[in-house]
Amino acid sequence: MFNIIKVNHEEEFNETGAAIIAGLLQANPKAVLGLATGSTPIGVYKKLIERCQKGLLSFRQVTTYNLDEYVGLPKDHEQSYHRFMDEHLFRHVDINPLNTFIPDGNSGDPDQSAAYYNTLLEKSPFFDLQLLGIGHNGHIGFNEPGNELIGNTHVVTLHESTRAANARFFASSEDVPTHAITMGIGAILHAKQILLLVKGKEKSEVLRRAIYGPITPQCPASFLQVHPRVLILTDVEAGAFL
Ligand SMILES: O=P(O)(O)OC[C@H]1O[C@](O)(CO)[C@@H](O)[C@@H]1O
Repeated sequence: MFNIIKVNHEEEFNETGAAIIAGLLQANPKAVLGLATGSTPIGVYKKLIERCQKGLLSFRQVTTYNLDEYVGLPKDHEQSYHRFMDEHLFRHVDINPLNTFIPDGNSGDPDQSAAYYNTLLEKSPFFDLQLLGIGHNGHIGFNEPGNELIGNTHVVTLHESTRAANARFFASSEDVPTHAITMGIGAILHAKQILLLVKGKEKSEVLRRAIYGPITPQCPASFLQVHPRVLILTDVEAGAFL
């Protein structure tokens, strides 16, 4: 079931997203969070950092699991999601690095890394909150549209449209990895609560499909319709139809 908050501008978007996460951490300082990368959550992370640096919030006892990671990028590569999380959140807050988990895309054996990540998730308590963005093609994590979806963490071949969308972050489009490791749809739907962040008019159509379209692996985000507690934070552009 969806609850929707539609905001008018970027500042309000980031402040609202951060307030939701901060509220959860204040109520439960030992919360387990599923975290997302991509451009959408960056401003929300910034607001969380500000709160933490003002002493209003602590990540000391928080545990985090990231959704996904590219295959074949060293952890310190500019575009790896390890580096992203370090730069956009972890290094600025008081989180214990031993409590942050991200699939290892650079082990040389991505299938084994995915299997290992599954064992970690199996041992973890249910996530208190899963943060999500959405790809233009309806992917969540890197669960790409197709004829079927996979429940567990697995290796995916990235769609050309996803590689093209993310090419803006790389020196050239050939540098975008062809594969990634992603948490599966099952693990995502296990979270007690999901916060989906969606910004910009180019995401409006896919958001509409996710909310009102048929539940189909052709639009992985449509599976959020079966979750009892999904909060969508959208701006007026993405949520124009709401
Ligand atoms: O927020 P963006 O940059 O549009 O990215 C969309 C989605 O694609 C991913 O980068 C792939 O996992 C997600 O992290 C993100 O939610």
